[in-house]
Amino acid sequence: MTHQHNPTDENSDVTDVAAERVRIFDTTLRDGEQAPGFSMDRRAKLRMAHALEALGIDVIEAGFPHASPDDFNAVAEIARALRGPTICGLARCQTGDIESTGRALEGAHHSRIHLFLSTSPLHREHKLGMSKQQVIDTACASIERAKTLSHEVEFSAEDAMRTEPEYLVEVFSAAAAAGATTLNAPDTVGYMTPAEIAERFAYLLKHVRRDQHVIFSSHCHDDLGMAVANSLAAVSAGARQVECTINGIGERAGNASLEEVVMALRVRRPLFGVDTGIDTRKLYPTSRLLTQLTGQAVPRNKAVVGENAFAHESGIHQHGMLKHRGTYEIMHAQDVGMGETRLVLGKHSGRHALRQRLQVLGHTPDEGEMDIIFARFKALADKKREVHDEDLEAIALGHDPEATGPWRITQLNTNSHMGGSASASVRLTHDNGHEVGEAAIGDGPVDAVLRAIERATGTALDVTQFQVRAVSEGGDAQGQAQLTARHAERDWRGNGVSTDIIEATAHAALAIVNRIERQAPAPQPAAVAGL
Ligand SMILES: CC(=O)SCCNC(=O)CCNC(=O)[C@H](O)C(C)(C)COP(=O)(O)OP(=O)(O)OC[C@H]1O[C@@H](n2cnc3c(N)ncnc32)[C@H](O)[C@@H]1OP(=O)(O)O
Ligand SMILES: CC(C)C(=O)C(=O)O
Ligand SMILES: [Mg+2]
Repeated sequence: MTHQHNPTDENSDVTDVAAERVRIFDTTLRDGEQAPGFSMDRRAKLRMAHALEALGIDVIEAGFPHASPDDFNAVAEIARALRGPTICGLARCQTGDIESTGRALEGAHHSRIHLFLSTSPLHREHKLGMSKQQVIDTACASIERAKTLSHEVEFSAEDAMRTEPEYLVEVFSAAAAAGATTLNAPDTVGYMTPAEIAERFAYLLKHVRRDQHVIFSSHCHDDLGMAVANSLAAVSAGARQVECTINGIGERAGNASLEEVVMALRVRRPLFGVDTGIDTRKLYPTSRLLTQLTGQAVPRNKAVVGENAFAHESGIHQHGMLKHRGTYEIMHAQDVGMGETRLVLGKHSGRHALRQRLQVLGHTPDEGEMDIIFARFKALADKKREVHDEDLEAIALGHDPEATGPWRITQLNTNSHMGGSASASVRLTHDNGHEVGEAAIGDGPVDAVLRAIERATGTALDVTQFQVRAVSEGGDAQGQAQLTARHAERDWRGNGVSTDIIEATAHAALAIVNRIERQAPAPQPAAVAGL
């Protein structure tokens, strides 16, 4: 396939010509949750299933009903609740599995039993103890039974990619004749390369005897980091269903990441010539929901949905981005539901991005002032990972962004009861020698501490954002509290770190109070001249 790509063409992803459809089969709730640390209960699965339906998934593999009563109920509830996608349940080629999967799917608008049986010599001999013919006979008998219990049947030849290609053709031809309408050739152990997988799919498409409506599916694992590339290679060779998971979760190193497959097909549409039915603006919210439900975050540098996917810190890239977004981005943050591209200021940033940020904050320093601000900014950035707006503001106004005080905490006590209110008392000292103690009650210990600090300092804080996250590991992990509060018609941010998250919150609140006090009354921007 030849393709001319214009890297500056903002419209290279526009879908104006009808193309063949690739079905997206989501197995987050089956293969994804099967990996250690990713288990989801019935309620979590139902929430996730609704999000997957809104995302536009064609087939949701909701679970393995024979695995446990809760998984059976999860699949049954999802089957009853969703009306858009096909709902699928996984089953071994065993009567018990097939029957319970059929029962779990009874309420579905459109159901699919997904049968699997290993076909590779290693699995046949060591795992199943079956001959080639026994595998074919067992698969066909199971497909015939499953057909009577669901609208359609998918058959997966487990470990297909390490199976003799000619034998795989026999298995799939028999499965299609028995009634399977989707033939899945998984790279169960993530062994293949893109060139090999494309060749194998081309071979299967050429030789497997089947009706026209039967489609081939890929299911790639990421053991060598090639799951997405392999899935795309399978599509290039004619696969018309891709099995994948949100955030790429799944057995061992995971499955092909759904968001990466979908965005690759979209961004490089002229190359692949296919469409999916996915509403890509829901990719990021769906990824976030999964991290909340499983407690497993994605790495910052994860493609498409990682925090850095649309963030730039280095000056040369920021300069390019300010001139033309296409210089360093091939997708829009909005297209994956991530809001705006961020230019983060840190030690790698340059003057262009710094000046732009200062302008947003209302400062327009001349060249001489800019030299001083830039030097102070770099010195601060060498010590901090990220320079925030309030730091820049302090620099631009001629204040010391690293200044602490005037208020310091000398004592903090909190008391809370499950289901009841909480109380807090604080003792603070001021650099002017003043010492003050105050107490307050609140909806919880955080609320009580914030109120006590407001009272003690006389500064009202209207908290608009509050986040706590671990910044180290283990039972004695440090927690970082980040607060944003509204005061005098602007937002102020403060951070606090401690092994005690209430104490971290108190430090964050006091950091805001101190900033407000250090900057009031606010001098004019020209104060930079006095740096
Ligand atoms: C590649 C994949 O992702 S496959 C899906 C993997 N997912 C899971 O295993 C999660 C859910 N699994 C479970 O809850 C349990 O394994 C169960 C309930 C399904 C089975 O539990 P048990 O009956 O105790 O069997 P156990 O898991 O220990 O062993 C697997 C058995 O299934 C057999 N088996 C494995 N795959 C298949 C298959 N596709 N078709 C028929 N039998 C199979 C094995 O040969 C073994 O049989 P044996 O008990 O006669 O020796
Ligand atoms: C059950 C099958 C499709 C599977 O998950 C695999 O082979 O990886
Ligand atoms: Mg798998």
